[in-house]
Amino acid sequence: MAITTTTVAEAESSEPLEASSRFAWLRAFRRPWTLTGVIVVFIFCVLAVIGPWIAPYDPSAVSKQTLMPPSPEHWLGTTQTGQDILSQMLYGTQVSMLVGVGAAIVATVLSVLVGLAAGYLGGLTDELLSLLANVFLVIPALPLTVILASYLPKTGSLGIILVISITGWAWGARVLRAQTLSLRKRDFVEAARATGERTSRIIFRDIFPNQIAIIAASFLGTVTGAILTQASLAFLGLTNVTEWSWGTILYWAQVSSAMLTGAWWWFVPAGLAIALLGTGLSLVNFGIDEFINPRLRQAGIGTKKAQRAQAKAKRQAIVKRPQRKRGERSAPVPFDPVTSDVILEVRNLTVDYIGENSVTPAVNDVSLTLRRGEVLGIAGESGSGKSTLAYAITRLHKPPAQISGGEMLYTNADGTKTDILSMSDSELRDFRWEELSIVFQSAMHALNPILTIGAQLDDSLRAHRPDMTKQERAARVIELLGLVGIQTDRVNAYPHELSGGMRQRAMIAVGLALDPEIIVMDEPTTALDVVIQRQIIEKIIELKERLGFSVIFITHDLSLLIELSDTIAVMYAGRVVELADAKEFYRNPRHPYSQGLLASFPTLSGPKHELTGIPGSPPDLRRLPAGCAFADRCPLAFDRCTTVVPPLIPLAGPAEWRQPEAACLLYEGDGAAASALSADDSDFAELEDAR
Ligand SMILES: Nc1ncnc2c1ncn2[C@@H]1O[C@H](COP(=O)(O)OP(=O)(O)OP(=O)(O)O)[C@@H](O)[C@H]1O
Repeated sequence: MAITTTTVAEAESSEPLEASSRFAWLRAFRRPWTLTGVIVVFIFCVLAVIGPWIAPYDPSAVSKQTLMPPSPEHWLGTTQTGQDILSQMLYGTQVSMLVGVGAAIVATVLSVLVGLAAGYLGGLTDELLSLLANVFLVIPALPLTVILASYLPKTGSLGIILVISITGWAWGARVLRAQTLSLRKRDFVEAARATGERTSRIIFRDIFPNQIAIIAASFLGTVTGAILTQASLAFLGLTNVTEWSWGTILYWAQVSSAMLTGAWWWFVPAGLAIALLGTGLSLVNFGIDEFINPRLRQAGIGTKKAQRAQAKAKRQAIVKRPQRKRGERSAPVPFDPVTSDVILEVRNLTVDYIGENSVTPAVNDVSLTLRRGEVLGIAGESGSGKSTLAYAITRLHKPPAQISGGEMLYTNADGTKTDILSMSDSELRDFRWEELSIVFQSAMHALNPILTIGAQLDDSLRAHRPDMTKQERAARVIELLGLVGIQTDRVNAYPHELSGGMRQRAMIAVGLALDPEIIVMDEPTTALDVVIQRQIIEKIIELKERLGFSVIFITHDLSLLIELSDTIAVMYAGRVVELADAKEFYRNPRHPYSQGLLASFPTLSGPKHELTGIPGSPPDLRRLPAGCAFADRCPLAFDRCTTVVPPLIPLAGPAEWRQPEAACLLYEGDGAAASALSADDSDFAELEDAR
């Protein structure tokens, strides 16, 4: 059962953001390079409109001041016949921009119509439209343009717009068709179809907006391309050379041998204008892309910079991680909460999502220990930071997530410790899968659809165990499939040929391939039905006991977690609020939030109790309240809870189990608080039976 109150919280707290999001697009212009691009393009647009009015001379008027370099009278000099080059440039800006924008509009409209219709409608429509696009693609564009331009009567800009758009739409159409093909299979499109939406509405409301970045990029690229093509055609004399454009200026400069006579002022301004406008358009393009694709923001900048700085600072102090030799693995020892040594220690880990205007502390000062052979279950409502924590531990977090502080100490085979944050990319590559592997939630997405299960297992062995022979690898693949309970004759099956449960087993086999010490499992069974879920959990427990690895297991399903885990860490609003032995946690949850969570789930068996849930919803992490984040939902909160952030307080518990800890001010001092909703001992006995 999933507890998803975050959406409610988000809905409740989203008003101020909604208001500001209307103007969110303005943020794209805050970046200096985008702003520079916009200013450059804007100046050219203004010049294109007012150029003819502000031109000091008639661009075609001849004078006696021939071939003059720039002077106060003629700012950009004169031509061989004494025409003013500045005036020609101003008139030319209008024509060049008109051709560029006009051709881009026609080509973009054509490519959107053809690409979206072919991709979405499929069948005969797709075949015919794709054939048309392919015909235009195989014809070399430049000769076609030259031929069309020379056969068209010199109709001026309109003819050139037509020529450029006819030769330039096909590539965009192909890209958009490919995108549409992939989008039409997505769930939101299927859902729109299922609700009976009209095809045109699906295309323009669901598919088109998702391609705006590509369309905008293609439009701006076509503007630049069209201006260049027009300049080339004009330069070759294939346009109306009496119509002033940047291209015709270059044409007249060339036929008058301006280069040979050293009259640089004749051709340099037109060349510069083309280059400058092209740069400006590319910068705007980049800005649009960044805005529409939030993932691009800070990609490779924020996080990587922070990680490198952090890694550099720490590497000086920490010895390089000794490699574990193949097969060098201590025999599995059953987990003991008192005697098992620590394999991973997370200290004061903080992970923030860095937004344009906000920082979301998704993991806030979290400290945890994982011991050899232990299953550490992480529980908490949706949005409490579980996945962020898992991804940070594996260092697979992506921008805008940034590890802002803390340490993650891994105990090497020789007993030394290495901070995972201090590992270089290559060290990290060895570390992941060798020592710590990950089983993702969606096996269908994590497995490569075009490789067989056997090939995928073989790939990870080949990458990490170059000394293994082909036969050894094949034997290991079969062994791994056997371990996770997949029949060995399925070794050549593709992921789509396996059931959901089999795929998840295959993912576990990939995770086990290199015999790691730790496996992080992020909701590995969420998408499966309860019967398969149980089989997988049993398999994980069996393998853990046989092979001795430790597990960090994340799930919404608290009943499952209690059953599987040795230790439970409960997260709320990015912090660990309770850490306890699973049995102790079930018997006597200390934190009021844990009590509420347990009361939201049915007991494993025995008498039914009313599922009460937790009133209210988690706070918006961007605007955490002062004091305990749970205070406004807590039935036991008192004044101090709204001002003091409670630390994890060690509590008394059974000596043979891990000492429980709870981040609640009720346990300050003598820890006299009562646990109002704790389960009774009969439930506990049933849990024991179930385990
Ligand atoms: N890319 C992102 N940008 C900004 N904030 C994010 C991003 N991804 C997650 N968050 C925020 O970080 C917080 C923790 O998210 P996380 O996915 O780690 O929670 P979770 O407990 O794993 O939730 P779930 O169980 O639903 O997966 C949430 O408030 C979420 O809104």
